[in-house]
This record gives sequence, C-alpha cells and structure tokens, in this order.
Amino acid sequence: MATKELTFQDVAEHNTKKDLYMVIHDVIYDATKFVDEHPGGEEVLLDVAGQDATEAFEDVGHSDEARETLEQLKVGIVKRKAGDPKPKAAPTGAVAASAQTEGAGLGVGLYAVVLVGGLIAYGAYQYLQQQQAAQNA
Ligand code: HEM
Repeated sequence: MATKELTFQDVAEHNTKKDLYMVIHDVIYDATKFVDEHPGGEEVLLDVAGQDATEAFEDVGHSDEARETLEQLKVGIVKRKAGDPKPKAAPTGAVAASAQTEGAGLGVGLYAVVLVGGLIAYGAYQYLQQQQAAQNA
C-alpha cells in the first residue's frame, strides 16, 4: 500500500470506535478492525483514538507479536506542522539507558572473542611452524 501522509488534524478526525486511527512513533495505524480483538480492551484504544499513542503503547511493553499486528494496521505517516504536539520520544529513560549498556557489554564481549580467537590462531600458527621446523631438521 502506498504510504499516505496525513496531518495530525486529519488523524484527529478518526477518533471513534468505527473509525479509529492512532499515531505511534510518527506512523499512523488504523485500529478500527482491531478494537474488538485488542487483548488490552477497547477502552484504552478509544482513549487514544485520533491521537499520539506512542507513550501509552510503549508504557505497556507490548510484545513483538503486538508490534507485528501493528505493522499490518499501518496506513501512513504523520506530516507534522507547526503547533502540532511534539513527537513522543522513542523508548526513553531506563529502557534506553539499559539498551545502551547492553550494547556496550556486547561490544566488550565481542572484542574479547576476537582477541582470544586471534591469540589461539597465533598460537596454533607458531606451534605448526615449530613442528615443521622440527620435521625439516
Ligand atoms: C493498534 C495498537 C495496538 C496493538 C496492535 C496492540 C496489541 C496488543 C496485544 C497483541 C496485546 C497482548 C499482549 C502483547 O502481545 O503484548 C496487548 C495487550 C495490552 N495492550 Fe495493546 N495494542 C495496541 C495499543 C494499545 C494502547 C494504545 C494501549 C494503551 C494503554 C494498550 C494497552 C494494552 C494493555 C494494558 C495490554 C495488556 C492486557 C493484559 O495483559 O491483560 N494497547 N495489546
């Protein structure tokens, strides 16, 4: 489907149970068909109908499965205009901080693996050289 660009004003018009859009991370989703299926109930979706639901959605800590469902409801992206509500930040605070630490941890771990691997390879090379030298002697 071609990506539509709607303004916040356009999205705000879709704010009923029978016509329900919401914005998450600047992407517009049509949750109309999903309202009755939402495991978290229809109330919470109606609360954010026609609005930016990024915070509400992220606060719940939705699963990957929920994010896949979201992908299927995508209708377009928000075209921001002056005076529109600010984009809600992606995962913030603790989540972002822990993600960063995890990233750093992985980096160090990766270095260690490369270093140890290199040392082993070097050791094996030296050993083989010595073996060869001993054989040729
Ligand atoms: C179209 C957007 C949304 C989709 C596709 C969606 C999808 C889902 C799914 C699949 C679950 C089951 C648990 C999981 O897989 O994480 C869930 C649970 C839940 N959702 Fe949503 N959700 C949406 C928006 C929202 C919003 C805006 C709120 C607002 C607070 C919300 C509140 C909840 C809550 C409270 C639960 C937990 C229900 C429970 O465990 O009893 N959801 N959602």
